[in-house]
Amino acid sequence: MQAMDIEKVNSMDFGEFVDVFGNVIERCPLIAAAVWSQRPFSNLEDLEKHFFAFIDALPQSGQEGILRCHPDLAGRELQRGTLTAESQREQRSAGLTSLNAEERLRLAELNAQYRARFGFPFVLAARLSDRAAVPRELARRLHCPPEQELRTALGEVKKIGHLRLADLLGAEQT
Ligand SMILES: NC(=O)N[C@H]1NC(=O)NC1=O
Repeated sequence: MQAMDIEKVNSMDFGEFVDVFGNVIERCPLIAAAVWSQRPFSNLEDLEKHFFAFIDALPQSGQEGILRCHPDLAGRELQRGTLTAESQREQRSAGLTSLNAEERLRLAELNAQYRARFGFPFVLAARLSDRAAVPRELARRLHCPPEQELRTALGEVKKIGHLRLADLLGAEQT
């Protein structure tokens, strides 16, 4: 999609805004719907701040719900081709679409252990990682205390959202 400036964002009606920003947080268009009411935005950082403030204000059940909207990394949805376009691109950029059978099995086992321990899927900004680092990080985070892990996982959701917003607004990705 063509990059856009903040004036264009501020001029969007509700439907257009949710169409464009509905997947900044994976499969949580409700967040974009709520953020639309906060316009006008002064810049990308301001827009992003509203997405993140919504997440931070949720009760723990809502924050865990956001994590549960994420597909597993290298999981069934990738095999079936049912990922969102953004997730597909992110997983491909980390090399997760070209794992061999052994690597896929190892990740599937770790994903299952993680989900059994914490009750939500393992979430990591795949574009900032690679096929060797993902299982390493998963194995490490498996042993973290649950409250710390919830915070870490939400931090990853924000990194993913930051990169998706930066793509949409054509900003430098910092
Ligand atoms: N499980 C998980 O982290 N999924 C997400 N990560 C990412 O970069 N894109 C996703 O869909």
